[in-house]
Amino acid sequence: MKLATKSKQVLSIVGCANGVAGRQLGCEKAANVLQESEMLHRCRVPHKWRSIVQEAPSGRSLGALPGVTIVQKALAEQTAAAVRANEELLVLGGDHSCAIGTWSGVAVAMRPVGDVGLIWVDAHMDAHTPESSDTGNIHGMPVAHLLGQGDKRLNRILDRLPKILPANLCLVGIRSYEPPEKELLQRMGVKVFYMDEVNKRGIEDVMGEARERVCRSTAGFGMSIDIDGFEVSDAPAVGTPEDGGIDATAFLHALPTLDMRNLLATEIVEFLPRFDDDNRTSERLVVNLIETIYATKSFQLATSRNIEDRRRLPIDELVDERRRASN
Ligand SMILES: NC(=[NH2+])NCCC[C@H](N)C(=O)O
Repeated sequence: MKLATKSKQVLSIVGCANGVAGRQLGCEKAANVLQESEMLHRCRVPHKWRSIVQEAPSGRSLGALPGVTIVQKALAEQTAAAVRANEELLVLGGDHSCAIGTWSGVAVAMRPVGDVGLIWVDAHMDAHTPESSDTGNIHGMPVAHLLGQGDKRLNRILDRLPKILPANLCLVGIRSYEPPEKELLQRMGVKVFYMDEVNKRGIEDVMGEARERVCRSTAGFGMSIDIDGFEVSDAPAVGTPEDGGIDATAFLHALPTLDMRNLLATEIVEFLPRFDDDNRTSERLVVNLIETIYATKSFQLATSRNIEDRRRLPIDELVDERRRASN
């Protein structure tokens, strides 16, 4: 039966070995650590590595900008090619500046079909421009650049248009930001689910609303998951930890309640392997996220195809046959 083969798509992983845009170096090691990870090898979701994009360091803080531009363009070309080839795409960072490349590529490849929605799970807003940032660290700036703000080298990758429209973006888990970031997002009308709202409503309810919002007028949605969005004890291996995060177990339980059938790509970032504990808690979380997201998606696709197949009438088969014959 065709539904069995179709739902067994192999996950195509693009690594981004970037770290100079972070506060601490080390995220550039994550892609290689994950490629060698026994836990990932044993993961139930069939996967292959498409490529690992290498860093081009040009300096630290804002000095990293020329290098980040080169690396993010290379990453965007990879993600655009994967989307055009209809691959099931997962990007493993890297510091969060890789979101600029990931979603520029996805958005440009999707232009003929429609806009892309994005759920941004994070402790931080990452909505600085080079002018507003105190640290100059570009991992604190991807949201602003995807919205078309900030430096032209970073917001005109592959084309000159903004990559994500404000109405198609939701931030979840936020608890650390500077005033200019909040002002920018408010001015542009981006929906932010702060951590206190997550605590009040529960992550399942919030993710459900976020999923609904980013799919209202888009051709599909993506998720950019910064593991510092989670409780520090669930993801200790990060460079900018913030207390009071999302309970990772509750998040993993919420995922299967979301309609994932139009998930276009996922990105998991800011894993800094040298800070992981002896149990490899953070590495385990990354693998659990991958497994849960893609097992959910393929299950949902298989069951809805099954239902559609059962609804099909003999007349539909006839129409299909005629169409094939006339081509
Ligand atoms: N992707 C991250 N971990 N971002 C943290 C950003 C922290 C701070 N707001 C800054 O701009 O420097």
